[in-house]
Amino acid sequence: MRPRVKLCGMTRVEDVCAAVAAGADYVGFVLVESSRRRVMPSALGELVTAAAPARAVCVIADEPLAVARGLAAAHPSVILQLHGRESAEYARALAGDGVDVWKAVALSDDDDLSRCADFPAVRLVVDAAQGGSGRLCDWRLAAALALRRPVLLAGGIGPGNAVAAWRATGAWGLDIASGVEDAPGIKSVQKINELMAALRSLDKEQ
Ligand SMILES: O=C(O)c1ccccc1NCC(=O)[C@H](O)[C@H](O)COP(=O)(O)O
Repeated sequence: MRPRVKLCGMTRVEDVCAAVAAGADYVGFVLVESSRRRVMPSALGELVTAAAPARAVCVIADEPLAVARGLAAAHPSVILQLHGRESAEYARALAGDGVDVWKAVALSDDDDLSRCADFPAVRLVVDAAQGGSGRLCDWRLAAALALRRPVLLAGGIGPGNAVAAWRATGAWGLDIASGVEDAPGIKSVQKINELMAALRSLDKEQ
């Protein structure tokens, strides 16, 4: 069975619709100020609505807890992906409100792996040091973490290496931004379809 797919960094309703039509399981919106894919909170409603039946994931980094809570209250169906240096307590507070929390982690060595293995989040997203950079993360460390809990693998994945990324790590899901873009925040329907076709080929395997 193919891994779950999150297509991230959407800024346009038409791209969200293309991702959902192609079979994406999750659609991501980046609210991080420094991101070239930044979506303003005021634009989220329309994008989140367009994402159904895929689940919307809002990516935030080092926001005050009140801001994260406000976002979750305004859009109760979304997953919050914490992409900064948020603490376990921060994540637990959101989970206590009933929010599904994902946490992005960058792994440089086995110590990083031990440190984040028990982080209180529904899923860990193993990414390169900088989100949305198109750079690969360490697949060996990602595979080791994937043996301990379900993870999404992110960083530099696209139609040409998605199947290899999954085979190398056994990741529960793949998280892709720049690999299916024409420009930051502008998705390519052709690349989305190529990616999903490559991953669907895994469904034929036993
Ligand atoms: O995508 C961004 O611009 C971004 C900026 C700052 C923090 C996180 C960001 N993206 C989060 C994601 O979940 C991306 O899908 C993930 O980093 C993979 O990106 P890419 O290497 O471009 O596939």
